[in-house]
Amino acid sequence: MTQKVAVVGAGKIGEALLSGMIRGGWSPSRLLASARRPERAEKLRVRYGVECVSASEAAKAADTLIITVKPQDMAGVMDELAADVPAGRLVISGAAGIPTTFFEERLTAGTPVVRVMTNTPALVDQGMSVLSAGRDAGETHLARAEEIFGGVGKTLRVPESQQDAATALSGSGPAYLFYLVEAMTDAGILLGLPRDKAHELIVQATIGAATMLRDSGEHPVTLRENVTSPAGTTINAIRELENHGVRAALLAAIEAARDRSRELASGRG
Ligand SMILES: NC(=O)C1=CN([C@@H]2O[C@H](COP(=O)(O)OP(=O)(O)OC[C@H]3O[C@@H](n4cnc5c(N)ncnc54)[C@H](OP(=O)(O)O)[C@@H]3O)[C@@H](O)[C@H]2O)C=CC1
Ligand SMILES: O=C(O)[C@@H]1CCC=N1
Repeated sequence: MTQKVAVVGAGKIGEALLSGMIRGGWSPSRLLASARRPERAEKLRVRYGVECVSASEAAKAADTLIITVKPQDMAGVMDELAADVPAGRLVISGAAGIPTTFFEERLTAGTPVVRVMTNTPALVDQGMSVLSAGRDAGETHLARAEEIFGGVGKTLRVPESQQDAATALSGSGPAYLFYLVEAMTDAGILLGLPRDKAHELIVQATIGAATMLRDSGEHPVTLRENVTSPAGTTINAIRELENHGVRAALLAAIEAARDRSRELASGRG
């Protein structure tokens, strides 16, 4: 059982993890947070009752150190804390793009590193966290990461070579879905519906469709075909989606996100 967990870079994702662990029954006394701005640290202290310390103090005290700063800030944070991580402690990176070797090169030889790509639905315990072990991380380290990230949603182990693809699909995925909802709401307005009603209709349709995708055991094609009546309304919309290349646009968009994740690995901020 993990003794003390520190989150360095307690922004959106770091806070989602801290709050999720507390919802899941972790005592705030077992958690540490590190933020860059004092006012951010104060907010976390007040909101969750967690102790806020410097990155280097967090590194010294934690059995498990989770680093959730922006990829562009990762080199600076590692310069700040790498020398303070005692041998054998688990380091978990939540950053897009950055490979486990980046950390292994900077930490004491043999330090286990796990790379995790989660997503913002972790805020409502519906996250999708994709985990990969670095060179010196084994079953116990992956299990410890799953204990933490499993508290805020689902977890899946993948080879690290698939992390950039996972980042593009599930890490960024909620943004594409929010974008679709936003565009569909605009369509409702075009058709004369008030914005609040259009929003309510789309949100419930999204929740219903997502629940069916998860629970029905049916393939998405079958679920779509069940909505698409011969000479009905839906097929007219599907023809327009095909005419406008929406499927091809999604393929290109997600490939572009994967490419950006690869660029972040090579330090191109
Ligand atoms: N947002 C998302 O949907 C997802 C993000 N990620 C990954 O999670 C990471 C964080 O992203 P996100 O939460 O969106 O970003 P945020 O900017 O919200 O959080 C990053 C936090 O790191 C803090 N920080 C920066 N430098 C230091 C330091 N030296 N010591 C302590 N804290 C520091 C920042 O402080 P300050 O606020 O004061 O600048 C900020 O609060 C990224 O690597 C991203 O790739 C992964 C999955 C999804
Ligand atoms: O946009 C980003 O870089 C981060 C990583 C995945 C989701 N948000």
